[in-house]
Amino acid sequence: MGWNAFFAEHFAPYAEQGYSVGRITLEHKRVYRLQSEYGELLGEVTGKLRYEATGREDYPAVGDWVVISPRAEEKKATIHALLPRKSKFSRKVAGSTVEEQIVATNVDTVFLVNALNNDFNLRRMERYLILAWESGATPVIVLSKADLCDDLDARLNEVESVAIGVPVHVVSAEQGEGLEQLSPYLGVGKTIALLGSSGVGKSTLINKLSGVEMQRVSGVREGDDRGRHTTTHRELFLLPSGGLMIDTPGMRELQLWEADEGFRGTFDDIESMAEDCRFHDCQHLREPGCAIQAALADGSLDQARYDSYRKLQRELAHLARKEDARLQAAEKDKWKKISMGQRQKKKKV
Ligand SMILES: Nc1nc2c(ncn2[C@@H]2O[C@H](COP(=O)(O)OP(=O)(O)OP(=O)(O)O)[C@@H](O)[C@H]2O)c(=O)[nH]1
Ligand SMILES: [Zn+2]
Repeated sequence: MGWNAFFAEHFAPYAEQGYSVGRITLEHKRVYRLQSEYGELLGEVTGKLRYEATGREDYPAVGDWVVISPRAEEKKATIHALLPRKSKFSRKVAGSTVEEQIVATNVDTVFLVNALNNDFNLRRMERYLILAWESGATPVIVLSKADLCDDLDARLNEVESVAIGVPVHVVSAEQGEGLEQLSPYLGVGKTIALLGSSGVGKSTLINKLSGVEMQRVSGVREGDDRGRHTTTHRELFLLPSGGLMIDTPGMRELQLWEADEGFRGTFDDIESMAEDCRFHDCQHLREPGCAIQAALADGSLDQARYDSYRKLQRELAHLARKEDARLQAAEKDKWKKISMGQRQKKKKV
């Protein structure tokens, strides 16, 4: 299931106390399905964990290793704690609420899936890249539906200009082409997450990689009475290769979550260009000696990419301001809880 020395080290003190461990494979309204040495169990977090949680981050997510006490006969478990995460892929919840949504954790490689038909969108790819770099997992771009594309070279050039240094693989899941390029990422104990908008072919790809109908592909989904045919939950499952795959629901609205490093990683070309501006605090507007303006003028920096850089930068700054306000409120709340708890204790005495 992807267990390794990192998790073993952090689990050791719990093992001494007789706890077991499991990995979250599915999350549904704060009930978790997990795999353990006792097989598949349904887990719920302890009241203590809930009480001490200050935000989404403190609750389990798909991919997490959790410390449990199993009740094997009932197929249930109590979740006491989370082991530290090696990587964490987050986005902002949809809508206007400023809240983190953890898409997947402990992921080694993220496949950023983009279809080579009308869905192809470089700006969206930049968003995915920011989140991927920020997560701590390694991004890999998978261009799907190659059979629907008649200008592959042009597309590849465009991708390479926004995804500098990121491996790019072209596949057609439906025709079973190019899939062997993905096997190096799917080795025993490796965790892969798939990200991409609805309809880019993620389920088709998963079916091909798993050799069986693991995830229902659009159009043949059972028990969906709303007539919508999309992946609706996140789930981790084992591939025949020994790799672990996390599928994610379609992400039409992919809102960024905090991403300093992810942003720098994605726009490394622009950030290092800006270091050549004459003024350290250059706004790249009308300052003399501005390297960005010069690069835009001579075409070495694409205007659309620069616009996207500015837009995403503003979006992240806006998010950071809102998140600061939320954290301050949460901190206040926590102290209120603590001082109330102390007052109650005093009363009891
Ligand atoms: N032409 C072509 N069509 C494909 C290919 N892969 C998938 N499709 C089709 O694209 C549609 C969407 O595929 P899915 O695999 O359900 O897409 P998805 O990304 O899982 O979508 P969600 O579940 O909504 O996130 C289906 O009709 C597939 O048959 C491909 O390589 N070539
Ligand atoms: Zn400048």
